[in-house]
Amino acid sequence: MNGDTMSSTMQNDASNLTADAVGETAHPLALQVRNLDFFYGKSRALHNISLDFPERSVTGMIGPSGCGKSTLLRVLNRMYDLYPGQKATGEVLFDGQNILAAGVDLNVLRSRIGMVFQKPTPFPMSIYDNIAFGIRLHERVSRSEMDGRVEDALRRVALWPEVKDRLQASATAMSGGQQQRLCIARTIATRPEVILLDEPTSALDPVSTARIEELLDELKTEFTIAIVTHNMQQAARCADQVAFFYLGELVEVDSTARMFTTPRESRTQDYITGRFG
Ligand SMILES: Nc1ncnc2c1ncn2[C@@H]1O[C@H](COP(=O)(O)OP(=O)(O)OP(=O)(O)O)[C@@H](O)[C@H]1O
Repeated sequence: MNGDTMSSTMQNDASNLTADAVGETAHPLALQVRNLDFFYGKSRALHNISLDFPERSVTGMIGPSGCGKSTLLRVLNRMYDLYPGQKATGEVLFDGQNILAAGVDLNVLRSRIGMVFQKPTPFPMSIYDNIAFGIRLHERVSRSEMDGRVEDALRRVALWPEVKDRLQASATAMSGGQQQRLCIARTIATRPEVILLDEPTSALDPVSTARIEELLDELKTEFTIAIVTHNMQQAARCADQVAFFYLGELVEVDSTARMFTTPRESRTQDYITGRFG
């Protein structure tokens, strides 16, 4: 079997398993990645990736630096489209539609599939306006409805008690952990279906990290979540299924319990036991 055939066989095995990877009952699929290749210019960063993201569950994406985790995340809401020379081929099915196809409304797509980055990125404006800004981009809402939406988003990330008396204060004066929760609030305020998180706690202290992890547990009752993390314990704590990437390939995907106890591939075993990466 040549390398390509072998890797595509492994990926087919992997994608067959995802239907039951998040529990005994199969979840419907929010996103289906099919035969995805990704190129930075001529350099191929992702190789024939097929991966399902079950609805209302957390998919953890792990693997050593440079294996393509962030690249895949940036494909899922077409963030790469902002950069010339970057190209994805294959399919990403969302609600039956291939979001890689021409003619997809990227503003609508990014409101349905929101993204939170590694470093908190609050806008240089008030706490209130950080939340209201995204809502105003997509909807016309009255002042009182906006007040309710802002409060609701801040409550859901457990920030409301901390900021309710200073909504007009600058968001940039908040702590790093508060800023990251604000960024999550900003993302959920536009009512997306999927939330993509790229190492959302790597710049945070352990207490703020624990709060974000607790928050993910609540958010997954309503949203589909994909999280890139370098932290194996975090993947074990937060994810329902885990996908392991290596050199641009999806090596395997399975339920978190099986992935961390009985991975099928020796490369996965070596990575999760800290032998490389
Ligand atoms: N803008 C870019 N231009 C060219 N190559 C890039 C670019 N961004 C990433 N790459 C390459 O694509 C590959 C995958 O990178 P990516 O950032 O997706 O990996 P990663 O697994 O998220 O890494 P890390 O864990 O370090 O964030 C790497 O070889 C990287 O060097």
